[in-house]
Amino acid sequence: MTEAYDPAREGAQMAFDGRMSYTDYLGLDAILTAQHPRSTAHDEMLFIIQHQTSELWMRLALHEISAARGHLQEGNTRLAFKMLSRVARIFEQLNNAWDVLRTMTPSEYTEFRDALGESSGFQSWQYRLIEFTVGNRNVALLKPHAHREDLTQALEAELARPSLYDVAVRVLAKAGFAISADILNRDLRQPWRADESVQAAWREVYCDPQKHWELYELAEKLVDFEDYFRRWRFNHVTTVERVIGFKRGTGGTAGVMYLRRMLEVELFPELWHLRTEL
Ligand code: HEM
Ligand SMILES: N[C@@H](CC(=O)c1ccccc1NC=O)C(=O)O
Repeated sequence: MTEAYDPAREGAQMAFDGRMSYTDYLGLDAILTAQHPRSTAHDEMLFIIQHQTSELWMRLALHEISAARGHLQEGNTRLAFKMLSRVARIFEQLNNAWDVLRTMTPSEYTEFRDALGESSGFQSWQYRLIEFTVGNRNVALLKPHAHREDLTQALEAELARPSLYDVAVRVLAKAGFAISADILNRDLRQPWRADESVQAAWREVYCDPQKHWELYELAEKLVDFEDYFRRWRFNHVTTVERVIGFKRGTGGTAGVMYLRRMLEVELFPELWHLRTEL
């Protein structure tokens, strides 16, 4: 009989008293003890982990989007592009994750839905922060966070900064395109309104990509991101219809009808509208 292979013989570290281990570095004790099902339903663990992993990916997305915006503001366009490409891949990851959740049937979800109370993804502050950071701003959506001063402050602080799209449009202005002063001095807390001067600028970029290559690349990175984001919204609403049909949401909205309305949101409207004119 051959003896079991021992990696220690070729130097694998096996003693971790006083040394930082994998579990220590990754803070796994906190993460792996944070699943607290409120029912005895088998699928509640799937539901919890699906959301927790989504929130972790959103944490990274926020880290990348805010850094990309900072680099764009400082003229480090290449670094910003690299980060925006990563954000699109993160959303691809989030999109693929729906395949796991889709294995849960309506009857399996019904077993624990009541245990969720009035909690809902509608109250995901990281999701709202992503929306605010890229440019989809709506002060009405601060309200579910009023009971948490720290979260309200984080969301309010974001509304005071120019969004990723505001910054992209300022880059256009810096490059010499005539952007209306109303846009450049807009109230940052308000939703973005499609603007003719912005569309004309992007149109010019798309009419001669060679001449405006960096701006063209920036525009396509933004469109790419929105493309993945739209797919996330679509996967979500389809999964919701599959699992709860047209029931009202635990968050109090009409459910599928609310989510269908959100499918119409355009993050970077001029970048989509200009295509009809090319
Ligand atoms: C069976 C699975 C799911 C169902 C039945 C479901 C249902 C719903 C419903 C009905 C809403 C509308 C708000 C409400 O009234 O509750 C909503 C919103 C939301 N859900 Fe889910 N959801 C599911 C999975 C997920 C997952 C995996 C995520 C990932 C984090 C998520 C994130 C969100 C977010 C961010 C919103 C707010 C969307 C917005 O305001 O545009 N949901 N969900
Ligand atoms: N809004 C869902 C509940 C739900 O999906 C949910 C509940 C708690 C934490 C996250 C959730 N996910 C997305 O909304 C429903 O109405 O069934």
